[in-house]
Amino acid sequence: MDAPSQTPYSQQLRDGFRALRFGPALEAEYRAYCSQGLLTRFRLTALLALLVWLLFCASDFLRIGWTPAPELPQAVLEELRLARLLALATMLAATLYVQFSGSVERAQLAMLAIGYAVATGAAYGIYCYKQLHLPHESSMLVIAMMALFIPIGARMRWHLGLALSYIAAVVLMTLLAPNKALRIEMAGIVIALLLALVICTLSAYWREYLHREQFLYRGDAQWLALRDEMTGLSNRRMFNHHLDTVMRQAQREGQRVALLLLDVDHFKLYNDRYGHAAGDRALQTVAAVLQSFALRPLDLAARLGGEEMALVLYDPQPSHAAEVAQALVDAIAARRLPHEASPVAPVLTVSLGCALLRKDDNPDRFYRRADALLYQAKGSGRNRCCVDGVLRPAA
Ligand SMILES: Nc1nc2c(ncn2[C@@H]2O[C@H](COP(=O)(O)OP(=O)(O)OP(=O)(O)O)[C@@H](O)[C@H]2O)c(=O)[nH]1
Repeated sequence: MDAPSQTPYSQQLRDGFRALRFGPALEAEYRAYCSQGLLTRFRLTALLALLVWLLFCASDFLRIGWTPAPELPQAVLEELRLARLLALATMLAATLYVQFSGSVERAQLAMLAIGYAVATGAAYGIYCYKQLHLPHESSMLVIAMMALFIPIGARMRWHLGLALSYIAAVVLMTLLAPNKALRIEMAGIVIALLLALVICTLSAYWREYLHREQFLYRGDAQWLALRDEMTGLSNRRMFNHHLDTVMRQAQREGQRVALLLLDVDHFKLYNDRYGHAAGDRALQTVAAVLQSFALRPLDLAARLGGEEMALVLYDPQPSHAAEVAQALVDAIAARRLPHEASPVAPVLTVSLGCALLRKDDNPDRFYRRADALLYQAKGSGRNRCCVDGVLRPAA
Protein backbone atom coordinates (compact mmCIF):
# COMPACT_ATOMS: atom_id res chain seq x y z
CA MET A 1 0.00 0.00 0.00
CA ASP A 2 1.15 3.56 -0.77
CA ALA A 3 2.29 5.86 2.02
CA PRO A 4 -0.73 7.71 3.37
CA SER A 5 -1.25 11.16 1.93
CA GLN A 6 0.08 13.90 4.17
CA THR A 7 -1.79 16.73 5.73
CA PRO A 8 -0.21 20.15 5.13
CA TYR A 9 0.32 20.39 8.90
CA SER A 10 2.18 17.11 9.32
CA GLN A 11 4.22 17.95 6.22
CA GLN A 12 5.26 21.24 7.83
CA LEU A 13 6.12 19.39 11.05
CA ARG A 14 8.38 17.12 9.04
CA ASP A 15 9.93 20.03 7.08
CA GLY A 16 10.58 21.91 10.33
CA PHE A 17 10.26 25.63 11.00
CA ARG A 18 13.38 26.62 12.87
CA ALA A 19 13.32 30.07 11.26
CA LEU A 20 9.82 30.47 12.76
CA ARG A 21 8.17 30.58 9.37
CA PHE A 22 5.79 28.17 7.60
CA GLY A 23 5.02 27.87 3.92
CA PRO A 24 2.94 30.79 2.57
CA ALA A 25 -0.53 29.20 2.94
CA LEU A 26 0.06 27.86 6.46
CA GLU A 27 1.80 31.08 7.50
CA ALA A 28 -1.28 33.08 6.49
CA GLU A 29 -3.50 30.63 8.39
CA TYR A 30 -1.24 30.86 11.44
CA ARG A 31 -1.39 34.66 11.39
CA ALA A 32 -5.16 34.59 11.16
CA TYR A 33 -5.23 32.10 14.07
CA CYS A 34 -2.99 34.37 16.17
CA SER A 35 -5.14 37.41 15.38
CA GLN A 36 -8.28 35.98 16.95
CA GLY A 37 -9.45 38.14 19.84
CA LEU A 38 -6.25 40.20 19.76
CA LEU A 39 -7.87 43.61 19.20
CA THR A 40 -9.80 43.44 22.47
CA ARG A 41 -6.65 42.45 24.35
CA PHE A 42 -4.70 45.26 22.64
CA ARG A 43 -7.29 47.82 23.67
CA LEU A 44 -7.13 46.79 27.32
CA THR A 45 -3.32 46.50 27.35
CA ALA A 46 -2.91 49.94 25.73
CA LEU A 47 -5.12 51.53 28.38
CA LEU A 48 -3.19 49.73 31.12
CA ALA A 49 0.15 50.92 29.69
CA LEU A 50 -1.18 54.49 29.60
CA LEU A 51 -2.21 54.20 33.24
CA VAL A 52 1.24 52.88 34.20
CA TRP A 53 2.83 55.80 32.38
CA LEU A 54 0.62 58.33 34.15
CA LEU A 55 1.76 56.74 37.44
CA PHE A 56 5.37 57.23 36.33
CA CYS A 57 4.65 60.91 35.67
CA ALA A 58 2.89 61.20 39.03
CA SER A 59 5.92 59.70 40.79
CA ASP A 60 8.04 62.55 39.32
CA PHE A 61 5.88 65.07 41.13
CA LEU A 62 6.10 63.07 44.34
CA ARG A 63 9.88 62.98 44.17
CA ILE A 64 10.62 66.38 42.70
CA GLY A 65 7.57 68.31 43.90
CA TRP A 66 5.56 70.98 42.09
CA THR A 67 8.32 73.52 42.58
CA PRO A 68 11.68 71.79 42.17
CA ALA A 69 14.49 72.75 44.52
CA PRO A 70 16.52 75.54 42.86
CA GLU A 71 19.80 73.61 43.32
CA LEU A 72 18.58 70.90 40.90
CA PRO A 73 19.94 71.39 37.37
CA GLN A 74 17.04 73.00 35.50
CA ALA A 75 18.18 71.73 32.08
CA VAL A 76 17.96 68.09 33.25
CA LEU A 77 14.53 68.74 34.76
CA GLU A 78 13.40 70.16 31.43
CA GLU A 79 14.70 67.08 29.63
CA LEU A 80 12.88 64.82 32.08
CA ARG A 81 9.61 66.66 31.53
CA LEU A 82 10.12 66.55 27.78
CA ALA A 83 10.83 62.81 27.83
CA ARG A 84 7.72 62.13 29.91
CA LEU A 85 5.59 64.32 27.63
CA LEU A 86 6.96 62.87 24.40
CA ALA A 87 6.28 59.34 25.59
CA LEU A 88 2.84 60.38 26.82
CA ALA A 89 1.96 61.97 23.47
CA THR A 90 3.12 58.86 21.56
CA MET A 91 1.18 56.60 23.87
CA LEU A 92 -1.97 58.71 23.71
CA ALA A 93 -1.91 58.72 19.91
CA ALA A 94 -1.17 54.98 19.71
CA THR A 95 -3.78 54.11 22.36
CA LEU A 96 -6.44 56.11 20.52
CA TYR A 97 -5.44 54.41 17.30
CA VAL A 98 -5.74 50.97 18.88
CA GLN A 99 -9.18 51.78 20.34
CA PHE A 100 -10.62 52.65 16.94
CA SER A 101 -8.55 50.52 14.56
CA GLY A 102 -10.19 47.58 12.88
CA SER A 103 -6.92 46.11 11.61
CA VAL A 104 -4.96 43.76 13.87
CA GLU A 105 -1.73 44.28 11.90
CA ARG A 106 -1.79 48.06 12.21
CA ALA A 107 -2.95 47.92 15.83
CA GLN A 108 -0.01 45.61 16.48
CA LEU A 109 2.39 48.29 15.18
CA ALA A 110 0.73 50.82 17.48
CA MET A 111 1.20 48.41 20.41
CA LEU A 112 4.89 48.07 19.58
CA ALA A 113 5.13 51.89 19.49
CA ILE A 114 3.55 52.01 22.96
CA GLY A 115 6.07 49.43 24.23
CA TYR A 116 8.96 51.41 22.78
CA ALA A 117 7.67 54.71 24.20
CA VAL A 118 7.33 53.18 27.70
CA ALA A 119 10.76 51.52 27.62
CA THR A 120 12.83 54.40 26.23
CA GLY A 121 10.81 56.95 28.23
CA ALA A 122 11.52 54.98 31.41
CA ALA A 123 15.20 54.65 30.48
CA TYR A 124 15.54 58.37 29.89
CA GLY A 125 13.71 59.07 33.14
CA ILE A 126 16.20 56.92 35.11
CA TYR A 127 19.06 58.58 33.22
CA CYS A 128 17.77 62.00 34.32
CA TYR A 129 17.23 60.78 37.91
CA LYS A 130 20.85 59.69 38.02
CA GLN A 131 21.97 63.17 36.96
CA LEU A 132 19.62 64.72 39.51
CA HIS A 133 21.03 62.39 42.21
CA LEU A 134 17.51 61.36 43.13
CA PRO A 135 16.69 57.85 44.40
CA HIS A 136 15.89 55.52 41.55
CA GLU A 137 15.80 51.85 40.64
CA SER A 138 18.15 50.94 37.75
CA SER A 139 16.61 47.48 37.51
CA MET A 140 13.55 49.23 36.06
CA LEU A 141 15.50 49.41 32.80
CA VAL A 142 15.82 45.63 32.62
CA ILE A 143 12.14 45.24 33.52
CA ALA A 144 11.25 47.73 30.77
CA MET A 145 13.15 45.62 28.27
CA MET A 146 11.43 42.45 29.42
CA ALA A 147 8.13 44.25 28.84
CA LEU A 148 9.13 44.61 25.18
CA PHE A 149 8.80 40.83 24.91
CA ILE A 150 5.22 40.68 26.18
CA PRO A 151 3.48 38.38 23.69
CA ILE A 152 1.16 40.46 21.54
CA GLY A 153 0.96 38.11 18.58
CA ALA A 154 3.86 39.83 16.79
CA ARG A 155 6.71 37.79 15.40
CA MET A 156 9.71 37.12 17.62
CA ARG A 157 12.02 39.13 15.34
CA TRP A 158 9.84 42.23 15.81
CA HIS A 159 10.30 41.99 19.56
CA LEU A 160 14.02 41.43 19.08
CA GLY A 161 14.29 44.45 16.75
CA LEU A 162 12.40 46.58 19.25
CA ALA A 163 14.61 45.46 22.16
CA LEU A 164 17.77 46.13 20.13
CA SER A 165 16.68 49.65 19.26
CA TYR A 166 15.83 50.21 22.94
CA ILE A 167 19.34 49.09 23.92
CA ALA A 168 20.75 51.35 21.19
CA ALA A 169 18.89 54.27 22.81
CA VAL A 170 20.41 53.40 26.21
CA VAL A 171 23.87 53.12 24.60
CA LEU A 172 23.36 56.60 23.12
CA MET A 173 22.47 57.93 26.58
CA THR A 174 25.65 56.27 27.89
CA LEU A 175 27.80 57.95 25.24
CA LEU A 176 26.16 61.33 25.88
CA ALA A 177 26.50 61.07 29.67
CA PRO A 178 27.96 64.32 31.04
CA ASN A 179 30.58 62.63 33.28
CA LYS A 180 32.69 59.50 33.49
CA ALA A 181 31.03 58.12 36.65
CA LEU A 182 27.61 58.22 34.99
CA ARG A 183 29.04 56.70 31.81
CA ILE A 184 30.45 53.76 33.79
CA GLU A 185 27.17 53.31 35.64
CA MET A 186 25.21 53.37 32.37
CA ALA A 187 27.69 50.95 30.74
CA GLY A 188 26.94 48.47 33.56
CA ILE A 189 23.26 48.81 32.77
CA VAL A 190 23.93 48.18 29.06
CA ILE A 191 25.71 44.92 29.96
CA ALA A 192 22.77 43.87 32.15
CA LEU A 193 20.41 44.71 29.28
CA LEU A 194 22.43 42.62 26.84
CA LEU A 195 22.33 39.63 29.19
CA ALA A 196 18.59 40.07 29.70
CA LEU A 197 18.21 40.35 25.93
CA VAL A 198 19.77 36.92 25.40
CA ILE A 199 17.44 35.35 27.98
CA CYS A 200 14.34 37.14 26.68
CA THR A 201 15.16 36.25 23.05
CA LEU A 202 15.70 32.59 23.86
CA SER A 203 12.46 32.36 25.82
CA ALA A 204 10.55 34.29 23.11
CA TYR A 205 11.96 31.94 20.47
CA TRP A 206 10.85 28.84 22.36
CA ARG A 207 7.51 30.37 23.16
CA GLU A 208 6.80 31.05 19.48
CA TYR A 209 8.27 27.71 18.41
CA LEU A 210 6.03 25.78 20.82
CA HIS A 211 3.02 27.89 19.87
CA ARG A 212 3.60 27.13 16.18
CA GLU A 213 4.11 23.45 16.93
CA GLN A 214 0.87 23.34 18.92
CA PHE A 215 -0.90 25.07 16.00
CA LEU A 216 0.36 22.38 13.61
CA TYR A 217 -0.67 19.48 15.88
CA ARG A 218 -4.09 21.04 16.38
CA GLY A 219 -4.52 21.71 12.64
CA ASP A 220 -3.42 18.17 11.86
CA ALA A 221 -5.96 16.65 14.26
CA GLN A 222 -8.74 18.87 12.91
CA TRP A 223 -7.77 18.10 9.33
CA LEU A 224 -7.84 14.36 9.98
CA ALA A 225 -11.15 14.61 11.83
CA LEU A 226 -12.87 16.26 8.89
CA ARG A 227 -11.06 14.90 5.86
CA ASP A 228 -10.29 11.68 4.14
CA GLU A 229 -6.55 11.29 4.51
CA MET A 230 -5.95 9.43 1.25
CA THR A 231 -7.71 11.81 -1.13
CA GLY A 232 -7.71 15.04 0.88
CA LEU A 233 -11.47 15.43 0.27
CA SER A 234 -13.88 16.13 3.11
CA ASN A 235 -14.98 12.95 4.89
CA ARG A 236 -18.50 11.73 5.54
CA ARG A 237 -18.75 13.53 8.87
CA MET A 238 -17.90 16.85 7.24
CA PHE A 239 -20.20 16.05 4.33
CA ASN A 240 -23.16 15.35 6.64
CA HIS A 241 -22.55 18.53 8.56
CA HIS A 242 -22.12 20.63 5.43
CA LEU A 243 -25.15 19.16 3.65
CA ASP A 244 -27.32 19.84 6.66
CA THR A 245 -26.05 23.43 6.91
CA VAL A 246 -26.43 24.35 3.23
CA MET A 247 -29.85 22.69 3.03
CA ARG A 248 -31.16 24.74 5.91
CA GLN A 249 -29.59 27.90 4.48
CA ALA A 250 -31.02 27.21 1.00
CA GLN A 251 -34.49 26.36 2.30
CA ARG A 252 -34.52 29.60 4.31
CA GLU A 253 -33.22 31.77 1.46
CA GLY A 254 -35.18 30.00 -1.29
CA GLN A 255 -31.99 28.91 -3.06
CA ARG A 256 -30.99 25.68 -4.75
CA VAL A 257 -28.67 22.85 -3.79
CA ALA A 258 -27.51 20.07 -6.09
CA LEU A 259 -26.19 16.80 -4.69
CA LEU A 260 -24.05 14.72 -7.04
CA LEU A 261 -23.16 11.16 -5.97
CA LEU A 262 -20.42 9.45 -7.91
CA ASP A 263 -19.27 5.84 -7.93
CA VAL A 264 -16.33 4.36 -9.84
CA ASP A 265 -17.44 1.69 -12.31
CA HIS A 266 -16.20 -1.84 -11.72
CA PHE A 267 -13.62 -0.71 -9.24
CA LYS A 268 -13.29 -4.18 -7.77
CA LEU A 269 -12.15 -5.39 -11.19
CA TYR A 270 -9.70 -2.46 -11.33
CA ASN A 271 -8.18 -3.47 -7.97
CA ASP A 272 -8.04 -7.10 -9.01
CA ARG A 273 -6.28 -6.20 -12.25
CA TYR A 274 -3.88 -3.44 -11.19
CA GLY A 275 -3.53 -3.97 -7.45
CA HIS A 276 -4.73 -2.04 -4.43
CA ALA A 277 -1.98 0.62 -4.59
CA ALA A 278 -2.90 1.49 -8.18
CA GLY A 279 -6.54 1.53 -7.02
CA ASP A 280 -5.61 4.10 -4.37
CA ARG A 281 -3.89 6.28 -6.97
CA ALA A 282 -6.90 6.02 -9.27
CA LEU A 283 -9.16 7.18 -6.41
CA GLN A 284 -6.81 10.11 -5.79
CA THR A 285 -7.09 11.09 -9.46
CA VAL A 286 -10.89 10.89 -9.38
CA ALA A 287 -10.89 12.93 -6.16
CA ALA A 288 -8.68 15.63 -7.69
CA VAL A 289 -11.05 15.92 -10.68
CA LEU A 290 -14.04 16.08 -8.35
CA GLN A 291 -12.37 18.74 -6.20
CA SER A 292 -11.72 20.88 -9.28
CA PHE A 293 -15.51 21.16 -9.72
CA ALA A 294 -16.07 22.56 -6.21
CA LEU A 295 -15.41 26.17 -7.10
CA ARG A 296 -17.59 28.27 -4.81
CA PRO A 297 -17.07 28.72 -1.06
CA LEU A 298 -20.17 26.66 -0.20
CA ASP A 299 -19.47 23.88 -2.69
CA LEU A 300 -17.98 20.74 -1.17
CA ALA A 301 -16.32 17.61 -2.55
CA ALA A 302 -16.30 14.60 -0.23
CA ARG A 303 -15.32 10.96 -0.14
CA LEU A 304 -18.14 9.08 1.50
CA GLY A 305 -16.31 5.76 1.71
CA GLY A 306 -14.77 3.20 -0.64
CA GLU A 307 -15.13 4.46 -4.20
CA GLU A 308 -18.19 6.59 -3.52
CA MET A 309 -17.78 10.35 -3.60
CA ALA A 310 -20.10 13.35 -3.51
CA LEU A 311 -20.20 16.92 -4.72
CA VAL A 312 -22.48 19.51 -3.16
CA LEU A 313 -23.16 22.56 -5.33
CA TYR A 314 -24.71 25.59 -3.69
CA ASP A 315 -27.31 27.57 -5.62
CA PRO A 316 -26.60 26.31 -9.14
CA GLN A 317 -29.00 26.85 -12.02
CA PRO A 318 -30.59 23.43 -12.74
CA SER A 319 -29.04 23.48 -16.22
CA HIS A 320 -25.64 24.21 -14.65
CA ALA A 321 -25.95 21.26 -12.25
CA ALA A 322 -26.74 18.99 -15.21
CA GLU A 323 -23.76 20.40 -17.13
CA VAL A 324 -21.43 19.83 -14.17
CA ALA A 325 -22.67 16.24 -13.77
CA GLN A 326 -22.00 15.50 -17.42
CA ALA A 327 -18.67 17.37 -17.42
CA LEU A 328 -17.52 15.35 -14.39
CA VAL A 329 -18.29 12.01 -16.02
CA ASP A 330 -16.51 13.17 -19.18
CA ALA A 331 -13.52 14.66 -17.30
CA ILE A 332 -12.81 11.39 -15.48
CA ALA A 333 -13.02 9.33 -18.66
CA ALA A 334 -10.77 11.92 -20.31
CA ARG A 335 -8.02 11.18 -17.76
CA ARG A 336 -7.72 7.89 -19.65
CA LEU A 337 -6.64 5.71 -16.73
CA PRO A 338 -6.46 2.27 -18.39
CA HIS A 339 -9.10 -0.19 -17.10
CA GLU A 340 -8.77 -3.18 -19.36
CA ALA A 341 -10.94 -5.35 -17.15
CA SER A 342 -13.93 -3.04 -17.43
CA PRO A 343 -16.80 -4.22 -19.60
CA VAL A 344 -17.85 -0.57 -19.99
CA ALA A 345 -14.81 1.12 -21.55
CA PRO A 346 -11.05 0.53 -21.81
CA VAL A 347 -10.55 3.41 -19.35
CA LEU A 348 -11.69 4.11 -15.79
CA THR A 349 -15.22 5.58 -15.78
CA VAL A 350 -17.74 6.69 -13.20
CA SER A 351 -21.50 6.74 -12.85
CA LEU A 352 -23.25 9.67 -11.30
CA GLY A 353 -26.61 10.61 -9.84
CA CYS A 354 -27.55 14.27 -9.44
CA ALA A 355 -30.54 15.39 -7.38
CA LEU A 356 -31.82 18.91 -6.93
CA LEU A 357 -33.11 19.93 -3.51
CA ARG A 358 -36.87 19.92 -3.07
CA LYS A 359 -38.88 21.86 -0.54
CA ASP A 360 -39.90 18.78 1.48
CA ASP A 361 -36.42 17.19 1.47
CA ASN A 362 -34.51 16.39 4.62
CA PRO A 363 -30.82 15.36 4.35
CA ASP A 364 -31.68 11.69 4.43
CA ARG A 365 -34.36 11.93 1.74
CA PHE A 366 -32.18 14.17 -0.43
CA TYR A 367 -29.31 11.70 -0.19
CA ARG A 368 -31.53 8.72 -0.96
CA ARG A 369 -32.92 10.44 -4.08
CA ALA A 370 -29.39 11.14 -5.34
CA ASP A 371 -28.41 7.54 -4.55
CA ALA A 372 -31.42 6.19 -6.47
CA LEU A 373 -30.35 8.33 -9.45
CA LEU A 374 -26.83 6.93 -9.18
CA TYR A 375 -28.25 3.40 -9.25
CA GLN A 376 -30.32 4.34 -12.28
CA ALA A 377 -27.14 5.50 -14.03
CA LYS A 378 -25.40 2.23 -13.05
CA GLY A 379 -28.38 0.12 -14.10
CA SER A 380 -28.57 1.69 -17.52
CA GLY A 381 -25.01 0.94 -18.55
CA ARG A 382 -22.65 3.00 -16.29
CA ASN A 383 -20.25 5.75 -17.48
CA ARG A 384 -23.12 8.22 -17.41
CA CYS A 385 -25.07 10.55 -15.19
CA CYS A 386 -28.69 10.66 -14.26
CA VAL A 387 -29.96 14.10 -13.34
CA ASP A 388 -33.29 14.06 -11.54
CA GLY A 389 -34.64 11.35 -13.81
CA VAL A 390 -32.96 12.41 -17.05
CA LEU A 391 -30.42 9.86 -18.30
CA ARG A 392 -27.42 11.28 -20.09
CA PRO A 393 -25.23 8.83 -21.95
CA ALA A 394 -21.50 9.48 -22.02
CA ALA A 395 -20.34 11.89 -24.70
N1 LIG B 1 -7.73 0.55 -3.79
C1 LIG B 1 -8.76 0.79 -3.01
N2 LIG B 1 -9.88 0.06 -3.15
C2 LIG B 1 -10.94 0.32 -2.39
C3 LIG B 1 -10.90 1.31 -1.40
N3 LIG B 1 -12.10 1.36 -0.78
C4 LIG B 1 -12.87 0.41 -1.36
N4 LIG B 1 -12.17 -0.21 -2.34
C5 LIG B 1 -12.60 -1.31 -3.21
O1 LIG B 1 -13.63 -0.86 -4.07
C6 LIG B 1 -14.32 -2.01 -4.51
C7 LIG B 1 -15.78 -1.71 -4.61
O2 LIG B 1 -16.39 -2.82 -5.18
P1 LIG B 1 -17.94 -2.92 -5.45
O3 LIG B 1 -18.69 -2.26 -4.34
O4 LIG B 1 -18.24 -4.35 -5.73
O5 LIG B 1 -18.19 -2.02 -6.68
P2 LIG B 1 -17.58 -2.05 -8.15
O6 LIG B 1 -16.63 -3.18 -8.35
O7 LIG B 1 -17.02 -0.69 -8.40
O8 LIG B 1 -18.84 -2.29 -9.04
P3 LIG B 1 -19.91 -1.22 -9.48
O9 LIG B 1 -19.93 -0.15 -8.43
O10 LIG B 1 -21.18 -1.98 -9.51
O11 LIG B 1 -19.50 -0.71 -10.80
C8 LIG B 1 -13.99 -3.15 -3.54
O12 LIG B 1 -13.19 -4.09 -4.19
C9 LIG B 1 -13.19 -2.44 -2.44
O13 LIG B 1 -12.17 -3.26 -1.93
C10 LIG B 1 -9.68 2.04 -1.25
O14 LIG B 1 -9.54 2.94 -0.40
N5 LIG B 1 -8.65 1.75 -2.07
